[in-house]
Amino acid sequence: MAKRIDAVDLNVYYGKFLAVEGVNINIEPKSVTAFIGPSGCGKTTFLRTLNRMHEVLPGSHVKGNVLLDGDDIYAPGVDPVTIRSQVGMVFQRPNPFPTMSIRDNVLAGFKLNGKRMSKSDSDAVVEKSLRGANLWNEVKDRLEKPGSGLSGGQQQRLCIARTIAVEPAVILMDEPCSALDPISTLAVEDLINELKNQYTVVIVTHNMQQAARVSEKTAFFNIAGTGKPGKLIEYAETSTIFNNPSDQATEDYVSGRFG
Ligand SMILES: Nc1ncnc2c1ncn2[C@@H]1O[C@H](COP(=O)(O)OP(=O)(O)OP(=O)(O)O)[C@@H](O)[C@H]1O
Repeated sequence: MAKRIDAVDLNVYYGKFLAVEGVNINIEPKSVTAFIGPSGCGKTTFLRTLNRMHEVLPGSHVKGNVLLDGDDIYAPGVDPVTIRSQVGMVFQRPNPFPTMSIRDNVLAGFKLNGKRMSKSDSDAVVEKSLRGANLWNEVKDRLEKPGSGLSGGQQQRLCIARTIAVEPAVILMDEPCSALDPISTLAVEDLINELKNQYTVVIVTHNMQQAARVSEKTAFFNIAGTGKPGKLIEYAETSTIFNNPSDQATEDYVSGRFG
């Protein structure tokens, strides 16, 4: 079931370095939200705080709160592994397990969690997830073949199938199309459009046409200069951000004047 995300006064640090400062944002369930902004403004850093992936780097930490349907994911006693199963992530480069079959790639999340399943249950999960990722028809006759034998776009949809197999509430995507050709990009964008019927989707993208095509809301991040923290400058309906932003920096960025 899709969940809402609220970040409240969130600061993100790498050691002592404040990389992102004071983010307040409310992300609605069953919607696609795009994060845009120039390189280094903290889009990826902030995205990774939404499922505690940020903490994987030693010294990295946050101040403030991230609420998943009202529950603070950073509260004492909350297991980051549980959070990551509810808030899945798709990365820039498709990263299927290369030697694993397509089928086992889809089931990888269950295997990592040590969950046992009957053959009929796992068959059902594999079919449902691959259908959900718009990949079933292309791979149904070669489920036992390695995931690395697929095209880049198919591999990325396989990674999305792997993410949705464990039924997350939220899917975070960090430039999911940047390594894909235009046809594969369209296939993944179509899929994103469908995913929002069931999930909360957040996507970091450098491609403004993509943000305009796939998202309902857009958050523009910016940075005042090297060594300064990134900040959320403006967050609104995507059409407003692109056609009638209230901040001059947003206007300059979306019209291609910088970044
Ligand atoms: N592992 C790290 N250790 C220290 N600083 C980091 C680390 N990763 C990123 N940073 C710094 O944090 C700031 C934000 O980086 P981040 O990668 O989140 O920006 P971004 O907006 O996603 O950039 P891009 O669009 O280029 O991917 C930058 O100043 C960057 O140098």
